[in-house]
Amino acid sequence: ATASRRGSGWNSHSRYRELAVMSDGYVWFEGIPFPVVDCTPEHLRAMQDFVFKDEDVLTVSFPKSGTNWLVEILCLIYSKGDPTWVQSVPIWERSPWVENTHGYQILKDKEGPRLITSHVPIHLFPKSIFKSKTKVIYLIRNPRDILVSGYFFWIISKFVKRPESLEQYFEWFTQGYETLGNWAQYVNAWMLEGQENVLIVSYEELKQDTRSVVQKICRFLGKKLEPEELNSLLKHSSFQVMKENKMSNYTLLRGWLIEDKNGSLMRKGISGDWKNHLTVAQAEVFDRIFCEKMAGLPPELFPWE
Ligand SMILES: Nc1ncnc2c1ncn2[C@@H]1O[C@H](COP(=O)(O)O)[C@@H](OP(=O)(O)O)[C@H]1O
Ligand SMILES: CCc1ccc(OS(=O)(=O)O)cc1
Repeated sequence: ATASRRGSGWNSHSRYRELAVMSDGYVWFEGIPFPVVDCTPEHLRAMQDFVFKDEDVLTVSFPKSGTNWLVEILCLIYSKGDPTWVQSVPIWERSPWVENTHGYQILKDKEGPRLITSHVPIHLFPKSIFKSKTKVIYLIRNPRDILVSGYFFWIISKFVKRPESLEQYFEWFTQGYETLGNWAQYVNAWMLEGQENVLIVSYEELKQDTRSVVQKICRFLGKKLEPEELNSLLKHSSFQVMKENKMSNYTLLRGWLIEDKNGSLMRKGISGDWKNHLTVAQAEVFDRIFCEKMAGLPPELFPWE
């Protein structure tokens, strides 16, 4: 783990720590708070010149939407269900984040089709995406579950402003003072703008019928998997198997970006956990705010509503 992180450019994180302290827990860029993960305002500016290629596949999501699950699925589609790659290379090197300096370096030098991940809002995205035929998979999730997932992840993380309680985090989230800003604005902008070469996938439909959604993704990407390859993909991207895979579960980050010695990305992996954590009053406030903010989009886009 250490060799993989340090040997390839992850050893200068004191600058990020410094930025975190200076900026109250976030890297601020154009008014948007980014997590302090190998990310600087200078890099976010330089990243604007990143050139997307037609054969690239981009995963875009608001943090805690199930991004790493979708990335694991894409890696296994590209390896035709063979788990060797997902078991030997950290997930952030298989599908690097373009907004991270280390990820950017890997991507810049990579030949052939690239898997790319991003949480960057559309208005700050490298403009080359709009000229390329890059296939974009846009992942959405019930924002109530994003809120709960985020709370439990940020309290064990060292790279964002840490909430003191779920009540406090609820206030931040519903007011839009959250990592990557306002969920509704973020989702609205990506959904209204990015039309061509875009497939919208929800965490909820993935949970409900993973096989069918994977088949839909394969059709979108022009990939074909044999039945045994698909079965292997479903096994190796399952919650239980990903939870044990140290190349995917973020345990490589323990002691560095993750505080808790038992901390992991893989918490519960279910839909609707918000019902176990939000009060009735909080749920009502949430409903009011989000109905208002999502009014411009057809409700059938959101399978959880
Ligand atoms: N294979 C899988 N199946 C279901 N959920 C998964 C999963 N892999 C990751 N997740 C869930 O995706 C969320 C993390 O999202 P992201 O990758 O965008 O950071 C976590 O949600 P929970 O905290 O609700 O369990 C995590 O458990
Ligand atoms: C090290 C890879 C990494 C970790 C966390 C990130 O942010 S978020 O949790 O998805 O918001 C990004 C990259």
